Amino acid sequence: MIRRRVTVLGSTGSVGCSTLDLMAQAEAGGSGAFEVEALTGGANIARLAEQARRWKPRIAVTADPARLQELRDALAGTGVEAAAGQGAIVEAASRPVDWVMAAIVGAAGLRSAWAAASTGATLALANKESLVCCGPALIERVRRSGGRLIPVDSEHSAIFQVFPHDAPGQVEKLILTASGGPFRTVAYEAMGAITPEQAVAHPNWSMGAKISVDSATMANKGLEMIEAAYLFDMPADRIDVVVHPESIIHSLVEYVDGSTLAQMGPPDMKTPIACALAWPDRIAWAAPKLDLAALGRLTFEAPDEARFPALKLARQALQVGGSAPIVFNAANEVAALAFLDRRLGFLNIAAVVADTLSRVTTSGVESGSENACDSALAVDAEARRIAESIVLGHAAAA
Ligand SMILES: NC(=O)C1=CN([C@@H]2O[C@H](COP(=O)(O)OP(=O)(O)OC[C@H]3O[C@@H](n4cnc5c(N)ncnc54)[C@H](OP(=O)(O)O)[C@@H]3O)[C@@H](O)[C@H]2O)C=CC1
Ligand SMILES: CC(=O)[C@@H](O)[C@H](O)COP(=O)(O)O
Ligand SMILES: [Mn+2]
Repeated sequence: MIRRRVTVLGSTGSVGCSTLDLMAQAEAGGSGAFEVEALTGGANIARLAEQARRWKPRIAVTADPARLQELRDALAGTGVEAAAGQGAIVEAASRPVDWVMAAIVGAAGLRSAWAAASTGATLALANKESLVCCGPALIERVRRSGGRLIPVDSEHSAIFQVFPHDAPGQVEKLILTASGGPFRTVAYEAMGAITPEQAVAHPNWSMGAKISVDSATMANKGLEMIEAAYLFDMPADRIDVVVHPESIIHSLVEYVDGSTLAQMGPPDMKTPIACALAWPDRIAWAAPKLDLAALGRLTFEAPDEARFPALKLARQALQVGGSAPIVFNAANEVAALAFLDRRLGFLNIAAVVADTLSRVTTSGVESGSENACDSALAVDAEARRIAESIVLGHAAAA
């Protein structure tokens, strides 16, 4: 049985809900026992209050200061403290616990992940954007605090599980699998008319809206390439992407002797979350299991970088280095949200990213320093400002 005192940042989202659901299943099955220090959410006050009533955290925090009274009312009589605002989220993330799930979406999750990274807790990191913005410094901060960073993104969890951590020199290559998203087989000519509803309908995974759009453009795989480079200290030219539409093999590590090790499983985020929660142990829950005979075959193909240019842009940003990945991420966030708001066409998402990368002067980043988070957020703000102006230009031209 594993026992953990935990905080869940972004508890009301897809990964946050899966985390709490997994914890409930583990408790019911007798394989885990959890106390919750803090839960944080954004706009979904009803869900945050329901979670707080169930888990009795010391504190529940909404990102929106204007919703504090609503949260207080919803928590009346529960004994759970209510708080609001980004500062309160960072304070919650700084509290000493065994394990923190960082599952806020976007660069908005960086400050709290950064705060949790200095507590000595195990940092279960779903929020890939914080790694893309601040990877080396964040990893170093966790190491110096005596904590451990465990990736939750399914591909990186897969690599983490088959990576030779004591002998990284044995690795030739990392191979990230990509589902190809909902438009894998759609002709370029038809892609301009893609709607947000079509884009968020991922073929294999049930996820939040932003990451679903990223999967549809394959910017998600670009972010994951950068994430893998930082997590496993691997250069861009030793990270391949292969399209695997079934999402059964979650990624692979190719060794120097020709062996390739893969991690497999049905596409359910509770499995990588369980891995991060119990590592180096394993925790039992009602996990769906693979039935290879029923599956029959697994298929693979090369990614089409002409229809999905975000992949190439991310690789270039990684190769340029310095602040380029932060600019890639910021522009992509702005463009994906503008697409979801129907202010930008699907094909213009990558165009905005390319244009922003060409207009923002990239610089070195203060990796390993106390200022790395502030510096990254300054680059992020500047890139967002430029990306927003490019989005406006597209809207005016439409
Ligand atoms: N979903 C998945 O299967 C996977 C997700 N990831 C990564 O995990 C992270 C979370 O993804 P996902 O769960 O899908 O996202 P969701 O959109 O479902 O959830 C995001 C969470 O962040 C909260 N939130 C949103 N904006 C802010 C803000 N400005 N400040 C503080 N909190 C905020 C939301 O609150 P509220 O909803 O209350 O507004 C919610 O709790 C992302 O980085 C994603 O890339 C990685 C692999 C798989
Ligand atoms: C579940 C998860 O980790 C997502 O990042 C998922 O991988 C998205 O799938 P694709 O980006 O491969 O379509
Ligand atoms: Mn992933």
